[in-house]
Amino acid sequence: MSDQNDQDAAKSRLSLRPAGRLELNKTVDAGSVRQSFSHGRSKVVQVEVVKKRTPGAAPAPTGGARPPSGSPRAVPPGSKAQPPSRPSGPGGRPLTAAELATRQRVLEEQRRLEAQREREQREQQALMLRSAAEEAARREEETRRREEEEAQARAEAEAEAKAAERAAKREAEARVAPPPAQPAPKPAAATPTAPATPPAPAAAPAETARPRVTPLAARAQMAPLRQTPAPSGPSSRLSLTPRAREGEEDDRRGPPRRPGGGPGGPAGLRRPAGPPPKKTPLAGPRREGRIDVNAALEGEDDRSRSIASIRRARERERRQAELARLRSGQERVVRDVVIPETITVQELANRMAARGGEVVKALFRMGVMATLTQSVDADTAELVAQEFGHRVKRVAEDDIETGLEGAVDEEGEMLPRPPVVTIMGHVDHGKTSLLDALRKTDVAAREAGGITQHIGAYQVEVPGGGKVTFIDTPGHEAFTAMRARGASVTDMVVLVVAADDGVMPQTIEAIKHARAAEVPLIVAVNKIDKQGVNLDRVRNELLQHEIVVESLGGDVQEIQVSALKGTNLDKLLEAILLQAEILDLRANPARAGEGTVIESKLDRGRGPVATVLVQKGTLSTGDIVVAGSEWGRVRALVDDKGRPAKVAGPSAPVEVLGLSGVPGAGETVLAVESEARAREVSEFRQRKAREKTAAAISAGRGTLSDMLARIQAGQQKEVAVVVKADVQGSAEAINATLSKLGNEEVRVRVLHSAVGQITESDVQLAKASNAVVVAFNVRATAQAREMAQRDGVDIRYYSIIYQVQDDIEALYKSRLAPVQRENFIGYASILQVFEVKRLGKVAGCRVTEGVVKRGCGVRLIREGVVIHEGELSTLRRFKDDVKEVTNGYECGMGFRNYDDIRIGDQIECFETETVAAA
Ligand SMILES: Nc1nc2c(ncn2[C@@H]2O[C@H](COP(=O)(O)OP(=O)(O)OP(=O)(O)O)[C@@H](O)[C@H]2O)c(=O)[nH]1
Repeated sequence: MSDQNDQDAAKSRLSLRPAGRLELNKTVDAGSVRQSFSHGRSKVVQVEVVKKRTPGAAPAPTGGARPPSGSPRAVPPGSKAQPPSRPSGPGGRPLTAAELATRQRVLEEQRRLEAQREREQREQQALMLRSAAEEAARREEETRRREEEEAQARAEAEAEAKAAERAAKREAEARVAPPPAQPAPKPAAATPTAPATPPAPAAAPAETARPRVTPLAARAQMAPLRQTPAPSGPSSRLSLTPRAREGEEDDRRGPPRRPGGGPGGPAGLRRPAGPPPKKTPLAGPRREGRIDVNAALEGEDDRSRSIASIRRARERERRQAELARLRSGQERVVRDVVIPETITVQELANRMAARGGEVVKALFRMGVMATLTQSVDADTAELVAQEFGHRVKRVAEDDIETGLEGAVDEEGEMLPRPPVVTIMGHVDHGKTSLLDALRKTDVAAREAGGITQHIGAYQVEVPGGGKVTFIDTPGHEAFTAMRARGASVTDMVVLVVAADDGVMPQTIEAIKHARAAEVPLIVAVNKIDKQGVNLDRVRNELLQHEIVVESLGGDVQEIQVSALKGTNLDKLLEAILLQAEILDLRANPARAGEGTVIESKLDRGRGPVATVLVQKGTLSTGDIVVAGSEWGRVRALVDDKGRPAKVAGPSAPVEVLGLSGVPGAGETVLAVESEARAREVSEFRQRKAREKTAAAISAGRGTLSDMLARIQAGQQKEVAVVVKADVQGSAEAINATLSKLGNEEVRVRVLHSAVGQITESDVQLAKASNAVVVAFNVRATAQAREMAQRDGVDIRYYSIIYQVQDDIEALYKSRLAPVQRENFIGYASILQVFEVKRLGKVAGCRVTEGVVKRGCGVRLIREGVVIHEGELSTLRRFKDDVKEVTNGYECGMGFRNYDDIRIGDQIECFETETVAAA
């Protein structure tokens, strides 16, 4: 009976295992078995063998294992019988068999674990691959969808706005009538709290009304539906697992599933060929789109919210806010946005009256990553402005400066203004002495007891009333450039001519500058206190340069002064005021200030300081000004006497503090309406300056390489110089001095000249162009010094302009190619011609002048014409080779590689030496 039971049990167990599919080792008594089925599916079954064989029992051919009664068995239907794992040993040792069984179980367990690990690894790889592919596809899809949505969103917003308007109108028209039926609820309103039953057909119109948002709505509605057929509790989660596992198995078999499933792919295997099943809420728990396997494994079968969906939500919010604004009657402001060729993001935002962040976001959406301070081009800016719904007005680069100088003053607004005078003249004729003497006449300074400070210009209050502004130009020739500029801001020139010296070169130059600037001259004949001066000589000399003084019947005022003694200074001031009256100098003080930078410097404590001569209007503290390529809000104004001032009217010299940098002397200063405008102009000018510098540097590089070639060829050299000075005037003076140096062989080129200490960029420039850095009353920063030392850049420090000149002159001379100088040493005339073996023709000569030396250079002159130039190879006296033969002696001379010599020819002998270029 028990045998019968055993056989029954064996049969039922054997029936579990399909032939050829069994993976269980025959020796296995217990454990789990993975069975493989068609289409790659697999299944794990538990197998247990709990049997004790009796000794001597013959093994049955198809299994004779007898399980103990009552032991549980996994008996999957369809499985086949398995033969017993092994025959029992004689004597029936239950302990050994148990041990064996345990060991086998352990072994089997290990194999199983290993197989599982492998499977997990493969799954992991498949997952990663699929996730990457899915992510790429998702992004692509999102971008496309976002673009579509943005377009549609705008259309919707407009439609909604119109609908709202219509509704409002209807409401207003028929207030007494019952309110119209509410529009169909938006699909977005369909929340997961929808009933967990199949949706009523009434839900369909809502979806058709908003086809675009169907996926969201459908998901929201389908979520409960999917749960409906699944049993609640843990089994609902488990119900997904086999399917997910199937997917995993699929992944192992083939490439990652493409969205939608390709033909022959796993999706194709699951789904029969033909039209896909219609996606309806009743279609069961089938997922939409792709499944996140992790989520599927964890039972979260709904997709997480995508970034695109968040964006859409935000966009919707924005539209709703806009709609609300429209309903509340607020009109959207459409502005005219002026867009130059480049504009910073912040500035663009300012012009659109939008938040900077919004503009950055808009740019980001367009694929432009820019911060607030970065500039974008006009095309990009235009797109952004259009997206914000503004009208765009494009302007060209040069348009930026249009209208900067303001309107032309009306005649009625003009008031008399003090004349601006420049004193010019030859060196040592007494310009500085005269300026000092005139300064001392200043009533205001005397009253204030203050000391007039040097700011490049000062104003004198004339005892009899009225004011005169003097441009305080230094007197050396090197300052010609400054004077030339001074003449352009000046109303008249006082030409100082020393009575004892008369008209000198720089006097003539000054006359030319005054003429070029079309300003009248007043001649101040100085040093009349000196004994024996001849005024007529001065007048006549002036006449030669078409300056006809009043005493000679001309219209040029002539005042005889003595700066030293202070003679006739009042007369000079009177003459100036008279000339001013003739010129009818007037300006409108009631307009925005406008002037010219006379001098500028970088003050250690006060920052950039510009001495400005106001020419039009009034400059006030707090004004926003553009000074050349710099700009700033005027922090403080300091007058020529060092006193703080609130305002500076026409013809007033004043120090301006608060600029962003040191403007160049001669640059115009303009008060503008806003910071934005100032910044725009300043940026434009700086950009232009940078372009110019870059061009100069590249030109410098080109010239450097050319220069190197020329140096090698011994043709031309160049001394490149970078000038840094404490004040603009000095920088210009050095420029003027240096540009005069050089000759056709070597020239001096000033690459860059500026105010301020030497920075790393200066050293870099000098290094790039093999230049010398000239530091005039300034020093290098520690970093620049270090860099110069490292890169071998020569920085030379000076405090006297003449020294700069001498030094650079010596430098360029040192770079001149050494000169081969020829020194004549003697003449000889040929008396006879001999033929000598091995030497060829030898001339019997007499030295007629100087000396003839062996190896010296010779020229053979026949009838006054040089017919050969070469070297002397032989010099003999009698039969001996000698080093030299002096005048009056006879000698034999042979030429190297030349023997066409005749009686009566002259031989010119010379030596060459290499000397440094002069
Ligand atoms: N006797 C006499 N000497 C004068 C007079 N004015 C100036 N000097 C002298 O002339 C010399 C030159 O005077 P400056 O005022 O330095 O002349 P400058 O034209 O400014 O010279 P630079 O600055 O070198 O161009 C000085 O020694 C003065 O003392 C004057 O009216 N009479």
